[in-house]
Amino acid sequence: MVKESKRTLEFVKYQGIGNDFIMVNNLDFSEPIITAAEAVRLCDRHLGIGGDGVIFVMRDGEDYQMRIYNSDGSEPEMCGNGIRCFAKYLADLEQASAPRSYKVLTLAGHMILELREDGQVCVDMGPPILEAPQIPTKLAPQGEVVKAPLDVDGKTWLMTCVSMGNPHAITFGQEGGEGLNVDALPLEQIGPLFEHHEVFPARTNTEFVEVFSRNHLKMRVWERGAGATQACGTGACAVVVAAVKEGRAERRCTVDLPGGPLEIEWRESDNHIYMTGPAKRVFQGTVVLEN
Ligand SMILES: N[C@@H](CCC[C@H](N)C(=O)O)C(=O)O
Repeated sequence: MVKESKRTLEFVKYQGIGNDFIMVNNLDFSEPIITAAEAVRLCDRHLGIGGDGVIFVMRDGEDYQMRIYNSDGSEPEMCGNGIRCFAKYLADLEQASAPRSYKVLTLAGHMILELREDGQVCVDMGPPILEAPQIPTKLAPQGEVVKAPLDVDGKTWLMTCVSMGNPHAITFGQEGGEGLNVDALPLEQIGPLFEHHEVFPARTNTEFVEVFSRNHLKMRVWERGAGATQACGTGACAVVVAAVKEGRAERRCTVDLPGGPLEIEWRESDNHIYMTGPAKRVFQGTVVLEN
């Protein structure tokens, strides 16, 4: 008779405007302590804990490192809502009070996280990447990809591409069309067609944007590796950059997402993007990892 061995994992669940993550204390190890396949099971909303991803809290010398698996097990370079959760996780772990700042290494470089007294987290997300070949798309061989036509679902969409370390394709609508009513979009149907389109060799996150004013945008997102989520922090940053590039908005915007608003500033003085929003602890527990 084979005796089943049961590995368990302690976790804490956090969310940033509804983008939810299973946070794992990985401080004593230099590689994630669970596999991508285990992360997929844990993210399942019926069979696991449920989440848009699993985030590993790791050391980087005196500072910290963030690694993340999407809910499909792929590993993205960066996660904006996740990194605000990361700041809250560290502050809870250290029982530190605000103001407090952290330097965190990601696969997209170092980010500076400021935990503010009002409970919000402001992240210096660094500069956006706008030029091919650094942005992973075949939509333009060189230079910036701004309002490039892309055929999806029998329609021609105008796409602007921005990398925040991870790839984003942003659209404000179709060629010759009106502005978008994002609530009316069949996101589950069209989202995968953008994500897996041949022009995006690394797949893509896709943002559909409605413009309320030059400082107020609304977006829905289809995330690479996670589908339709309540929010995407890197996506909101990329949307403001795209809106500025297309002449639709100013550099400081409130971006409404299904899970709530984020404040985004693309600062002229240093070319960095600053994202401000909340992050909250939801629950903690121990889960059995199947063998
Ligand atoms: N929700 C995140 C982005 C997570 C990674 C993304 N799905 C990708 O694969 O690039 C955010 O808040 O930025």
